[in-house]
Amino acid sequence: MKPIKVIVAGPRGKMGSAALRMIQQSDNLQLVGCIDRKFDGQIVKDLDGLPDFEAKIYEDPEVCLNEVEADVLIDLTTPEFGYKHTKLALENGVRPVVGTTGFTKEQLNELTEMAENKRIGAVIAPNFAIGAVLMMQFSKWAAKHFPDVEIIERHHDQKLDAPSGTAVKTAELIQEEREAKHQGHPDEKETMKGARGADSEGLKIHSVRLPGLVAHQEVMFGGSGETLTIKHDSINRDSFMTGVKLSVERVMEMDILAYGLENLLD
Ligand SMILES: NC(=O)c1ccc[n+]([C@@H]2O[C@H](COP(=O)([O-])OP(=O)(O)OC[C@H]3O[C@@H](n4cnc5c(N)ncnc54)[C@H](O)[C@@H]3O)[C@@H](O)[C@H]2O)c1
Ligand SMILES: O=C(O)C1=N[C@H](C(=O)O)CCC1
Repeated sequence: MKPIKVIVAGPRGKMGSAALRMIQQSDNLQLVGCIDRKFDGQIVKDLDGLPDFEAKIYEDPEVCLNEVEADVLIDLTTPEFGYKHTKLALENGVRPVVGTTGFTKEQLNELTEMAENKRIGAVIAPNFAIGAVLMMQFSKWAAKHFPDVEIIERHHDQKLDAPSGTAVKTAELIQEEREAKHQGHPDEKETMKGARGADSEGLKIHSVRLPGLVAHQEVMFGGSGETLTIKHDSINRDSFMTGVKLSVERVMEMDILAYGLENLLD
């Protein structure tokens, strides 16, 4: 079997470097290039702390996609550049596997349409951890029985987007089961702005950012005389790599964009 040829955008980041280690440990994946905002023309193995790969680094994603023959682009960068890279990959016939969060609904719709028109596989997963996908699915199920729900997501303090992609996706899944519903007292007033969190069709989302955290979420449901809390913790970035690898393998057989890893799981 020929290995799947992969470009990684964001190779020096927390997730990108974990993805490089995952590729190094996989016998069916081959790193063929990297996109970084620095170190144009350098070789991955010559950069401090990165694994022993001969692949070249490109600052210009267009040059990378023109020069390098690749099957898949893994993007783990920032919302602004992640969107640009995903679009460019689709335009160049390279399947994007995107972990970068913070895309708008309009951007997601546009990318979904592009993949469909070009009949090319793509995966955009707000959370690649299997446990997080189960937490979201269990929450969707619970919302059928408990329409009163709030989300508390906690992440490290270097995160750019709030609420997290996982919290946004969880709210969307819950909204497939429940009608929009104002929660709390009808006359409730915030005496300090933001005290009740962000509002998604009445569902409140609270974002905590602190050093020491990785990625955590609690979905709290309240009913008559009882509460139910569904909780997931990623305690390190290896938690995401099973999902990244699975997506790279599965995207090779797909011809549409999947938003969420649950679409790839049995
Ligand atoms: N889907 C998931 O399971 C999951 C898990 C963790 C993080 N994330 C998301 O992945 C993204 C990266 O997270 P992180 O913790 O690794 O962040 P990070 O800040 O550690 O890494 C981001 C990297 O992107 C690079 N970068 C920035 N602009 C770039 C550009 N124009 N071209 C190429 N590279 C560029 C930076 O140099 C940096 O190395 C974030 O959007 C985060 O929310 C998703
Ligand atoms: O570290 C991050 O940033 C993470 N972002 C994702 C999100 O926004 O949901 C998933 C978990 C880690």
